[in-house]
Amino acid sequence: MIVEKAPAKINLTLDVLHKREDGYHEVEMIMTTVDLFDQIQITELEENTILIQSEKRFVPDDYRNLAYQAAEKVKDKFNITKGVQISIYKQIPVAAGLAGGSSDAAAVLRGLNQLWDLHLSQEQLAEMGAEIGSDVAFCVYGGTALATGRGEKIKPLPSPPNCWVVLAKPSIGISTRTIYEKLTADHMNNVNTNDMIQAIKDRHYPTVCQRLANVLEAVTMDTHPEVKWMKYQMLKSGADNVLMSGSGPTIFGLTQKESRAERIYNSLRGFCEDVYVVRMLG
Ligand SMILES: C[C@@](CO)(OP(=O)(O)O)[C@H](O)COP(=O)(O)OP(=O)(O)OC[C@H]1O[C@@H](n2ccc(N)nc2=O)[C@H](O)[C@@H]1O
Ligand SMILES: Nc1ncnc2c1ncn2[C@@H]1O[C@H](COP(=O)(O)OP(=O)(O)O)[C@@H](O)[C@H]1O
Repeated sequence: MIVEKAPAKINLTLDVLHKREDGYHEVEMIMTTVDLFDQIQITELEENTILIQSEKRFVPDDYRNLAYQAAEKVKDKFNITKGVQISIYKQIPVAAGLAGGSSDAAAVLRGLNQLWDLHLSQEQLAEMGAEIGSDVAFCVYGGTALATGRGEKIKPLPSPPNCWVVLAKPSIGISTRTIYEKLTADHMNNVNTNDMIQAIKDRHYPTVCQRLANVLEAVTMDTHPEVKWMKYQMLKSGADNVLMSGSGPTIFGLTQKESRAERIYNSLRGFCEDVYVVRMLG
């Protein structure tokens, strides 16, 4: 049996440059993984099938699961007639802007590479991942990276400065597609990505906080005022800055003090079920 960890990601920046002919949006975003994980267990089966097991509601147990799609891709590409059972122990909230499904798919790609001795490079795994979803390539690498194209072109970056990250997910569902559809030209090209890259390279925490920016945030907040309210609460309880991750609805706040992270956690816990204190993974 192979066991893989699938970490969540947050977007430190997310800019949209323009809408493309193929319907996707050209993006420029800095993502980093945090220590909130799903666990993936992969067991080989003699029968030519893919079984998905997850005890969590809202997680599909068939071809709609991104982990299933990852296994199918590997099997098809290498004509593998053995099967797999994939058990997903979910910690990452679903449809949250934290790339839980994409990270599960990336973990399956890494796991099957090992199980079936395929000797695929990270680049090859990322290329296969990009065919499953825009965020999967990043999840293959993890760490901190600049993602461009529709999100699948990855350039690794150094670790951001040490800090605590408090995540809070309002209990609403967001469709990534709908948020991208509501985006207008006014929202686009509004992020100083280069300054954030420099702040990360300099490990300069105040500038990292100052440069947190996501053009999808205003769109999601317009349709879901709960997200705006939660951001206000997190700022009020002492985070140095707060931003929505991806298309939302999860927001995250940064602080360098553990005691302050605990204070933020405690003050949000009363009205939000999904609150986590985590660290960036690098
Ligand atoms: C917004 C982001 C930011 O990291 O993440 P999440 O909020 O999903 O975590 C990503 O761009 C989401 O990536 P992912 O969720 O993998 O997207 P996909 O499955 O490829 O696409 C879902 C839908 O989003 C829209 N989409 C996605 C990526 C992109 N660059 N342009 C788009 O317009 C398309 O309408 C697409 O049909
Ligand atoms: N392994 C998986 N884990 C969670 N959701 C999944 C998975 N595979 C497919 N999905 C579907 O993808 C949707 C988005 O899930 P997720 O990846 O958690 O969110 P996001 O794209 O916002 O980061 C869910 O609504 C769910 O139906």
